Amino acid sequence: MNPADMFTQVGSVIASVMFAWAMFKQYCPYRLQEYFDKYSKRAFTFVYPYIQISFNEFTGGRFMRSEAYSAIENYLGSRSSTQAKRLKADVVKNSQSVVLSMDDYEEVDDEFQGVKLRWASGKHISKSQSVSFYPETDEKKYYKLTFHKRHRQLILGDYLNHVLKEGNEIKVRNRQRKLYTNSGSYWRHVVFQHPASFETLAMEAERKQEIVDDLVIFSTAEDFYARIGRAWKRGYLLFGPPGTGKSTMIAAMANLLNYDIYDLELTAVKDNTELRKLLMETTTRSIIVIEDIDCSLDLTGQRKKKKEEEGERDEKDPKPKLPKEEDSKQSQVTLSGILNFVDGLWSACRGERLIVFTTNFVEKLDPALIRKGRMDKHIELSYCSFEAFQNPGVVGETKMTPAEVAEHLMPKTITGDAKVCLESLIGALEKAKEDAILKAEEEAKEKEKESARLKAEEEAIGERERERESKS
Ligand SMILES: Nc1ncnc2c1ncn2[C@@H]1O[C@H](COP(=O)(O)OP(=O)(O)OP(=O)(O)O)[C@@H](O)[C@H]1O
Ligand SMILES: [Mg+2]
Repeated sequence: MNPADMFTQVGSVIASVMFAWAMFKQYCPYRLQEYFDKYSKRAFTFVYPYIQISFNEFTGGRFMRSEAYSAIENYLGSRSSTQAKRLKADVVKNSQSVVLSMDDYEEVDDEFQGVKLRWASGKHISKSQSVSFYPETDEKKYYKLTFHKRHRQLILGDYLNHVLKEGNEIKVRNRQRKLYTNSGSYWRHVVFQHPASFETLAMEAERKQEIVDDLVIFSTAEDFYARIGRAWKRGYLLFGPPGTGKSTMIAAMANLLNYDIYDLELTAVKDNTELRKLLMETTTRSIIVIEDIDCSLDLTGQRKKKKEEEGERDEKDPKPKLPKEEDSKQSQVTLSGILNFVDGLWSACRGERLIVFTTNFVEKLDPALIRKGRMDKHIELSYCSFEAFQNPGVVGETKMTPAEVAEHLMPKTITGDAKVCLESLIGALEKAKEDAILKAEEEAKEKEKESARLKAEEEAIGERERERESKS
């Protein structure tokens, strides 16, 4: 047979096989296909001497990104940059370095103690059932490890531990801190770059050191928490008037410990179930922040009557954070939901986490929420004090928040003349002091007037009684 005829014949055989296969897929009942798949795979593994392990990106449905998957991704990053032809690039660390990882359907070889193995990346794509012009596809990525079955012990033990350990180390090295915020039931993130640090935070040196020590001890106390059987978590309650540095302190904490921040907006959380889901998705080494907790939720309303609470808020809170309409469509997250999350869920989540609540009015919070053990450390941030200011001459009894001080110290001219700033600050302090004196004088005058009025009233009553007595 000449080669041309042979090619024609082979070609027609291939075409027939493909046609038969397509027919089989099209018309063969689904169950039969499944059986066929199953038994063909079994027959294949019977003669195939290699073991394959898949590491899926998501575990538990779409709930959590698998830690193993991301460790493997990092581990393979450095290897794939020399072997794979198609790579994915991601920019990290202050937008300065590029980290490469392998693209889908690439393969990379690795060697461990003389044993050769192969990693491959892939994805399962399943189309959603909805009828639409743009059907949503659900991608499930995975890494597949292939090795000879005689190395089973070594690979499943030492090698996988080695991969996870090295992958996690690379992750820490390339780590870029993130600021997460919840929109609906998902977290979205941006790169977290905030210049705040404990050095620049105005506060009494002693208290500041105490907080820094507390944080550092917490972050290195894994063994201690394991030994005493407690979840590795710590709660902080930051309270004080607006502009006294609560948010700044959270940023300083994240910078000190190199943690991510999860800024939880409770008003956007529908109910307790959604809250639980969001919290389960938080990663280790993170700070979970709920700002202005007194305004985010009707926490106190669980135990008091709503009306009383409203009245109280109007008189005490000069700057309510939520408009009234928003109150009406408030989320259904309850105090007990929050308490469960602080106590119950923490214990189930592995890894270190800080939870920080901030509030302007600590007395508004339910005592159950802030008792020791839930919020371990209560930190009051207040007006610039003698120590924080280090300038006793002018401060006196004036109440000035660090935010106001910072505003006066901002450069006022292009040349950044420090004298102008200081003069502005001193002027403001003096004015604040004068105002305080005037206010005190006015108050004293009011008091005097009031006591004179009371005295006159008393005298009038006495006079009337004397008259009555003399008449009788
Ligand atoms: N203790 C402080 N040390 C240094 N800067 C501060 C301090 N407190 C406030 N500031 C400055 O004041 C500004 C406002 O502070 P911040 O947002 O931290 O206040 P806050 O207590 O969170 O207020 P709010 O209760 O309104 O949220 C920031 O720009 C910060 O730089
Ligand atoms: Mg704030």
